[in-house]
Amino acid sequence: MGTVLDDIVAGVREDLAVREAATPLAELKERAARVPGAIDCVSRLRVEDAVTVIAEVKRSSPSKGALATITDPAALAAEYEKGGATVISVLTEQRKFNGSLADLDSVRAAVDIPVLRKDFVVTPYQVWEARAHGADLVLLIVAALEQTVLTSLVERVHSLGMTALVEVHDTEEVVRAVDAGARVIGVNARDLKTLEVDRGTFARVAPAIPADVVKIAESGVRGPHDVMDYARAGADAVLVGEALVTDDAPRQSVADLVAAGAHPSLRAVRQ
Ligand SMILES: O=C(O)c1ccccc1NCC(=O)[C@H](O)[C@H](O)COP(=O)(O)O
Repeated sequence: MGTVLDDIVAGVREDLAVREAATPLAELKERAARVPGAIDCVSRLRVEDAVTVIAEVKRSSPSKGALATITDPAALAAEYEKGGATVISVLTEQRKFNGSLADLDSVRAAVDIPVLRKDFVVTPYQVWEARAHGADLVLLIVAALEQTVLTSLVERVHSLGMTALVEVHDTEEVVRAVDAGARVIGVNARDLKTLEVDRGTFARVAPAIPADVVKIAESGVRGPHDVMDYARAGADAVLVGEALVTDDAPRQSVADLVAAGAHPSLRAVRQ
């Protein structure tokens, strides 16, 4: 039996085959040429004296099932932006996360800040799709990709002006991410085989990430105290989904996370 990740990727490949049959790559490339250029994300994610916040539009997840209905992803993203989010992450995977490229389109049209296509990207076609739908960043999960494929996808993302957020779970995967040319690495606290969240993962793995690479702590942020813990462990940014989509006041919650990330007590540890 395969892992949860294998299962998700198998479903993604089936859905992808349907889209590829409907929209030839040449047409996607024409669309990509018509959308505004991607926003540079590296300089926005790593700022002096603060941890930045990536706020996620996430309806469901394999670990928790349905989280939030989110009938208007654009409105939610606009609230996140007003709260001070640096990037909006949009889950576009359909089967397990109930997301779509239409969600990406709505969010792209609603905000001025960078947008991340959060999916299980395994082919160049999906990278072109991300660009054609206005994404500035694309998630690439090391555990889902052979090294040559990972390297070529990172190159493809960067060649289209976007930024690859390369996700790792351990120090071996950090080596693979760096070898593949990652400029931004996310350490996911959620084990994609067991779905267990271990907030200590970032502190164990981050020291292996080179100083010039942006470090993102992904998953498991429940509130401001977790942002401060990740900041003390060296995170440049945090990626937050569940805690925001299940909150009645997402704008204020993002603002609280942003304030925690800029707390004066963190200055000494971040120098
Ligand atoms: O969220 C899941 O259950 C999940 C399961 C399998 C693969 C990926 C999964 N989540 C994707 C993410 O990385 C999170 O949505 C993101 O880091 C935010 O996490 P959280 O704040 O804990 O919702």
